Formats: sequence, structure tokens, C-alpha cells
Amino acid sequence: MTEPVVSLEHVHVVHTARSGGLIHRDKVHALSDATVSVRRGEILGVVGESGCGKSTLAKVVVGLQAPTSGTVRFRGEDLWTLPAKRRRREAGAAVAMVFQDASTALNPRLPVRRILRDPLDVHRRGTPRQREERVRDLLDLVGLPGHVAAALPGQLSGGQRQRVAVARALTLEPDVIVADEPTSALDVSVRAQVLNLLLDLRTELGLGLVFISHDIQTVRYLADRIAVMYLGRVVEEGPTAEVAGHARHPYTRALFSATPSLLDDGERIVLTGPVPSATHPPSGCPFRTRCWKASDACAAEFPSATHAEADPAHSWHCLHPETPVRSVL
Ligand SMILES: Nc1ncnc2c1ncn2[C@@H]1O[C@H](COP(=O)(O)OP(=O)(O)OP(=O)(O)O)[C@@H](O)[C@H]1O
Repeated sequence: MTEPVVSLEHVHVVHTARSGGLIHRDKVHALSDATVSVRRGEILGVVGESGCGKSTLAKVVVGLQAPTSGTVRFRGEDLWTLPAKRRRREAGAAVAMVFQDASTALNPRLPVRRILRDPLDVHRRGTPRQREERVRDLLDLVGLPGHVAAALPGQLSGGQRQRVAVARALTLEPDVIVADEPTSALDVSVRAQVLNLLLDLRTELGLGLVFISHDIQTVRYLADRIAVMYLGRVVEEGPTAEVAGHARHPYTRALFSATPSLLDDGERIVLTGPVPSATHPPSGCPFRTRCWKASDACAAEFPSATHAEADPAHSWHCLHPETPVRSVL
């Protein structure tokens, strides 16, 4: 297997949030002990409810968010031990981000040509003529006609704008793109086009993709591997067919029970009770307060990873895992 482009090893991100005036500060555990990696040519889907830490994970993967503890490696190098200038250069060259809403992520006053040229100018890539050619190639790559170069973002449709955002992310030829809910602001009719564009780019360029979404069906369609997050923790991870078809963590099972497939038994699990706060997460397994299988032992500590015998790439953190449901076909 190839070396990961980015790998997170036991990464924690703790934010300090003010509450009750200047004196009192709460610690928000946005990401706890995350160990994930992404390689060229593979699509890692990250799923979980709102506030579970998906965007924080995305920012760590692109090098925008420093870990409070743990290690972030870019092509094997410990990113946050590098001097700031070099860190930005390494991160900028390896990974780029596509944000949720291109209408706010793209400068509305700049024509598309300038939006796409800017990173090339800043990083002094090629001659002015080569940069112009690169702009044309980028538009072509994302399926946009050349005349779009002269348009302002506001003159484009939502789908075209998101294609420009993807082109911008590709400008410096990254190995991996992180897409944080890239289609949620789009009409349903154009969502599939943007998703298929991402799939095509993976094939054509051997690009790696971290695809973050709360839409499980989309992640299932797109991803080779899935990481399931709950309250800052990755609770299950593995190949898509294993995680979606033979979920072992009760939370994953509940999440996927809403999207039946031939592989599951069709039982719908409805979670009750509020999602606990990331400021005061429950001790041990954070899911235990909503879990129908929780025992006293679950409050003691977060369970270490168990790996599936059939496929060690499939792992989960649970003391009372689900029995895998096998296909009846
Ligand atoms: N800068 C910050 N300061 C304080 N708390 C933060 C900050 N950024 C994120 N958080 C908190 O960290 C937790 C994880 O947030 P994050 O945005 O990563 O979740 P998410 O899964 O991406 O949510 P959503 O799907 O709603 O975007 C949340 O409780 C959030 O309120």
C-alpha cells in the first residue's frame, strides 16, 4: 500500500469557549484521539451528526487547525514541528479544501480567471503564459467552457460555482482534496453532477478525497472507506461495504438503519435522548447515554479498537458490538 499523504495520530483538538462572562472558560472537546489517514486515489467518507467534529477533522487534515495534542503527518513529516512558512508550503502543496458553499468561499469581486490564477501567482508557478494555460486546463478538467474565465462568481449557477471551487482547489496539483459538505448548498438536480466530477477526478488524477457529509447515502455511494464520528470520536472505521453492511458499533448501526440495503435486516433504530454537549462529554464511551446496550463498564474508559477478523482494516470502539448481519442472498 502507498504511504498516506496525510495521517492523524491520536489527535485531540480542544477549543476554549467563553461562557458566563470573561472569567469562566469551558473546554470544548471538538476532536478526541483521532487516528485516520488518507492516501492518493482513495475516498474517505466522514459521517456523523451535526457538531460531532467533522469540520474540525477537515481543518486538521488540511493543516488549518493545529492539534492540541497528537501528531499530524504530511507525506511522513510532522507538520506542526515545521517552521510556519514551510508548514504552509507543505500543506498547501499536498492538500486543498472545497468548502460547503462556493458563493461565500469565492471572492465575488474577482473574475474566475483571477480566482484560479491567484494561487499560481502567489506560489510563482510557471511563466505568466503557462499560468493562463493552466487556468484553461483547470476549467476543462472540471467541465466548464473557457468563457467562464471572464465571469464573476455571481454570474454563474450554483453548480458552476462549485466546479470553480473544485478547480481552485486543484490549482496547485494537490494529492488530496478535503470536501466539507460540498453539495449541501446545491439543488438536488446538480448534486449528482458534482459528485460524479469528484469521482472522475479521482480516476483521472489519482486524487485522494476526504468527503465530509451527514448524508449517509451519498457517502456510501462515493467512499471507499468510511469513518463514523460521534461527539469528537471516530467510533468505527473501515471499507464502505463492511461499515455500511456489517456495522459493529451500535451508533453506526443506528445511522445506517435509516438507509436500508439488501445487506441489512431492515430494522429501523431510532435514537432517543439529546446528543451530549462537547463541553462535558460523558466519561468512557460518549455514545453510552443514548445506547441501548450500555453497561456500567462503558462509563469507565473509551474502548480501544477491535479489528474484524475477516478484514483487519475494519475497526470499532465498543464493548458490546453488534453481531454482524450477513447477506441473506
Ligand atoms: N472555534 C471554536 N471554538 C469553540 N468551539 C468550537 C469551535 N469550533 C468548533 N467548536 C465546537 O466543536 C464541536 C465540533 O464542531 P465541528 O464544527 O467540527 O462539528 P461538525 O460535525 O462539523 O458540525 P456541523 O455538521 O454542524 O458543521 C462543536 O461542539 C462545536 O460547537
